[in-house]
Amino acid sequence: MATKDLSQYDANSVPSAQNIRFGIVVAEWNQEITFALAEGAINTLKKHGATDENILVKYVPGSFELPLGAQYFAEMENVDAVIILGCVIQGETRHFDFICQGVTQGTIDLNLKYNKPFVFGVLTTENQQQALDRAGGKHGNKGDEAAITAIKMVALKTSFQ
Ligand SMILES: Nc1c(NC[C@H](O)[C@H](O)[C@H](O)CO)[nH]c(=O)[nH]c1=O
Ligand SMILES: CC(=O)[C@@H](O)COP(=O)(O)O
Repeated sequence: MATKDLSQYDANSVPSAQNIRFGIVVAEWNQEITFALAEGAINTLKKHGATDENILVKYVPGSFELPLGAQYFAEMENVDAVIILGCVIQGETRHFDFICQGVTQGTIDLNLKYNKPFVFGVLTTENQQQALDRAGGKHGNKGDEAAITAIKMVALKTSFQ
């Protein structure tokens, strides 16, 4: 099945991010990948009007810690959305499965607990190449996708107010 280019989107469908405050929590594991995701997210947020002072970036050791790092943003910073960025690459054991399950469920729980967007920007790949392909490679950058998602979800919430 063809993989969508994660960086391709209709720019005209994206609201302004000018007045939106973002938290970005980044896993240090596989930082060659995760730092590229963060760069893509930050560049995309700025492309759509976000200001430097409204983009706060924090780091956690690994993807399993991403939900707690994101919760710290919700509890201690006045942010409109949190972008969660990580990269989990399959190893020899089932550890991959449990990390992916943990960060996935944790992210879902945060969205519903805090009634604001916590965007799942975590790559879960079979190997390093698949991750490189989705962190600025041939399949685009998942950080771009996560940034657009954050902007759109904040705008959606605002539309109900
Ligand atoms: N193998 C990967 C990890 N492992 C570390 C865990 O995320 C966690 O930090 C540890 O289990 C302690 O709680 N993390 C990734 O982000 N990516 C991996 O491929
Ligand atoms: C996905 C991971 O947790 C990574 O550390 C792979 O570890 P392992 O080879 O022990 O499964």
